[in-house]
Amino acid sequence: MLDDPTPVPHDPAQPAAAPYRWHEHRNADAWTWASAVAIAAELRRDLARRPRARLLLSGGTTPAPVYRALARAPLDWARVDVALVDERWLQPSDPDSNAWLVRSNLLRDNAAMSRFESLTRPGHGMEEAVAFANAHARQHASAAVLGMGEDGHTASLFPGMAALDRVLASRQPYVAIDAGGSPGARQWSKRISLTPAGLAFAQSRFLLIQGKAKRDVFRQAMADGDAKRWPVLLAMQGEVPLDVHWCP
Ligand SMILES: O=C1O[C@H](COP(=O)(O)O)[C@@H](O)[C@H](O)[C@H]1O
Repeated sequence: MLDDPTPVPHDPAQPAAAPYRWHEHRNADAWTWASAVAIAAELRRDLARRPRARLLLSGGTTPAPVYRALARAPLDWARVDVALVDERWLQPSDPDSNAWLVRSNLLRDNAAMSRFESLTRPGHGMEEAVAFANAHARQHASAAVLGMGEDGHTASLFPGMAALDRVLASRQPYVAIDAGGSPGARQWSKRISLTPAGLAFAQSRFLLIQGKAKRDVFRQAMADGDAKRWPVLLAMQGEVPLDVHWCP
């Protein structure tokens, strides 16, 4: 349930002043509930002092159980705006879209009352979709929930991507992405992604990862320090610490 014990930060590889906090959970259930509790706490905090809260969510294969747990949190969801960190160039009705994942797993139970902004909509081209997203994105967000691929990508920022320099320097919160040639993007090379400038609007950041391979990738990224090789490091730019929730 949502009052599951708070995880104990623990990672022997973590230096004392690291820009991240490592939360290690014994199994997927503990990981699920602890992550959901932590995200709900950020929303609750904002709902107590602002008219609305804003939640930025990733897609992929990892976060679904956390979203289902979060959907049961007793919050005033009618005052929560839910938006995406990134999207494949797919319509929200496509089961491979990140919008589909969020709709099926978060927009249910108590969270069915929240307001969802998809990044793609029928009849709207890429430029229009990005402009629409940017018109809404320059505002405080309570939390950004990020994932990481085994290639070190986060959001839709892939290592070795052709225009990565331009994306990293962009002042726009969202940009169109062409990740052709990046194996981690799989068949969805056309995408829309939050940029580091967009991520800066989030007052808290969560990275949800599972498995030894992703833990090793994260450690390798930290040891190497090159954000172009390991875009997950971009989640640690700025003042806001990154809360990494991991389980085997
Ligand atoms: O393609 C994407 O991948 C990442 C990581 O996904 P996972 O399947 O390894 O959990 C995800 O965070 C991102 O939103 C998605 O578009």
